[in-house]
Amino acid sequence: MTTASHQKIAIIVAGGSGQRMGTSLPKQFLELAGKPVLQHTIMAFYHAYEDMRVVLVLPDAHRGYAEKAMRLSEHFPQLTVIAGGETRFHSVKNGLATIAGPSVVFVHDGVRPLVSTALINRCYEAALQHGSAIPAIDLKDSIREVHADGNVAADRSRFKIIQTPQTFLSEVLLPAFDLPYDPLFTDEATVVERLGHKVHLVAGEERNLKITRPEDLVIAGALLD
Ligand SMILES: Nc1ccn([C@@H]2O[C@H](COP(=O)(O)OP(=O)(O)OP(=O)(O)O)[C@@H](O)[C@H]2O)c(=O)n1
Ligand SMILES: C[C@](O)(CO)[C@H](O)COP(=O)(O)O
Repeated sequence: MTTASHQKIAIIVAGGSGQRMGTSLPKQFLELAGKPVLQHTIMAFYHAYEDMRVVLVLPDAHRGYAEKAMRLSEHFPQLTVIAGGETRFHSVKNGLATIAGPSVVFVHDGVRPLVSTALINRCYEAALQHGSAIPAIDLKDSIREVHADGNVAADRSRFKIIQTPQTFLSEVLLPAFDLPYDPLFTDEATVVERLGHKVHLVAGEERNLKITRPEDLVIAGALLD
């Protein structure tokens, strides 16, 4: 497999409505250290590689708002904006439809604004070598498996917490997204695995948190201070 000609494409998915955050404006547009969360995320990818192409997936209902409030064409003239879908899987699929030709594809949550250049570089290098790169971190709490009739302790060293950017050669990722949707598809690794591929884990980062609930925005703000 030749990878010299592969272009770099970041699909930043921001098509969700942020139910768990509970704000009327979806969390990706909330302010974090003076800028919308999503603006930090987009900038992280442009900073990582000069030749990065970014595809931004936005909720249809907030596309006009985002383009105006974030002055997208002024700040990011090269950005491609497309509409999101019903679930994260469908939003990713819409983003992937813009890809033509061999690429290294980074799929990243718009609400992980603290992703570092080092992590993006690590994912790129590992995806070139292994076909996929999935950032993972260790659990720091004890865990239990809950059954209908009770619960039992589980060995946490057997599990990892999974982050984004989940990074793949397009030859691996694109065919997987032709599979029919399954609610178990919570990330790209799950979809690719369903097609029979093994995915390669790389070291994620504790600070690459996903802004999900109100306290996550407070923590992200403190980490940026
Ligand atoms: N239909 C969807 C649903 C989610 N996402 C994106 O996937 C990322 C991770 O999802 P999550 O944190 O679950 O965001 P929401 O779906 O917006 O949040 P919630 O589940 O609380 O409603 C977010 O950047 C979100 O915008 C998306 O692009 N399209
Ligand atoms: C892709 C992801 O961020 C990896 O941890 C996560 O699976 C997204 O899950 P959510 O259900 O959309 O919050």
